[in-house]
Amino acid sequence: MITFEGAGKRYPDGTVAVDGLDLEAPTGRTTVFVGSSGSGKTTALRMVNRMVEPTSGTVSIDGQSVTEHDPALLRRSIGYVIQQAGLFPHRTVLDNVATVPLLLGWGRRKARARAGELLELVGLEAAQGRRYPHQLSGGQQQRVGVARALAADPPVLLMDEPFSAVDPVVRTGLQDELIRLQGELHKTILFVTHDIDEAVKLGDGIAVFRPGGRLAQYAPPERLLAEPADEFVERFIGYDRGVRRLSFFPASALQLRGDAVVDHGSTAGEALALAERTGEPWLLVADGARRPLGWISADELARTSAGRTLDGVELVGYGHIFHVRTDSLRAALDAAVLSPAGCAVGVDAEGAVVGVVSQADLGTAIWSVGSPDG
Ligand SMILES: Nc1ncnc2c1ncn2[C@@H]1O[C@H](COP(=O)(O)OP(=O)(O)OP(=O)(O)O)[C@@H](O)[C@H]1O
Repeated sequence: MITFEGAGKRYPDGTVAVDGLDLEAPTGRTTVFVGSSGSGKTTALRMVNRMVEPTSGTVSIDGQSVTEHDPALLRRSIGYVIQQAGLFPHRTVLDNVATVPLLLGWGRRKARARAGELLELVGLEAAQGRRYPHQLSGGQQQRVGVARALAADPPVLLMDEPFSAVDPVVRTGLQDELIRLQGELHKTILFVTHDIDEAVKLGDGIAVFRPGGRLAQYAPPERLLAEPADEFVERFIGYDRGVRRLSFFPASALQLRGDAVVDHGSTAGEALALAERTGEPWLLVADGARRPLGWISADELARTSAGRTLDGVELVGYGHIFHVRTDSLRAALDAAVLSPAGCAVGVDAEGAVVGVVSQADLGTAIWSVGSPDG
């Protein structure tokens, strides 16, 4: 556990970067520091590895103050990842990752073998280990930065806006990768970001910092979104917090309708009869493996000759789908809002349709999980 007790930093020019921070970051969990620019997140983070010395209070790891450790040795025992990776440009990727093990006296062969394993762990190929950092993409460099921080298997990982210099798609991939790694490694992670979505996705606990280096709120993401402590936090997390909060409710609780799904081998006449029986204005057409093909409206079916099978009829794209077992109500809502038929398509792990849910039925389900302020 990392403990800040009244930890503060006042610079000689009078700037208070961090003001009396009290916070416990639990072992094996990810604690995210968010807040506006200049609110003291980086300063607080760097107190842990003594890149910044507090001017008041203490920071300790598992009950031992960090000041009891030699700073250089302390830093070797704490992984540190920064924006744009901070790799050594004149060393190969493999040697970058092997840096700390070498400093710890592991010997070249063992250090490189470990570096090779880590590159694989973060999803890079062995051949990329022989390249220099500038020969990799931004996202790949960030992966190397993570591998380097993990090289000596430190129990604590400090990550300072590690993914903010890459595009949103790469960033999402890196976040997913970190979640996967953390599921295996259970490090005690402190993670600084500006991005509340990133914080909600990655954090077991979120500390919101306000200007002046003060802690505005520290809570698990669900609670932060449901009960922001004050107007500053509410504004910071954004007014769409009600929708964000739906990320914490599983889509598996939804009642899906299977009777709005029709096989592509059916005729237009059979499909129209189904639409009339169920009162559904749209039917989802699926193939023999129940994979979605597209939507067809009851009106269109009425215009199509009754004997024609649906595999020869033009369909409306089915849009986004959601995964019934793993996605949240937020993903289902998003799929329904974007759907041309106003219905979200739920699929299983194989991509086969489980059923569909209308915007109206989603509204009822959202109502039943409680109002955002509940
Ligand atoms: N060496 C220094 N001397 C004086 N003031 C400093 C020094 N280093 C940082 N500060 C100030 O301390 C405050 C906190 O800075 P810090 O970098 O911790 O904020 P941050 O929340 O991480 O910001 P950002 O999100 O922009 O990176 C800022 O007002 C900054 O200008």
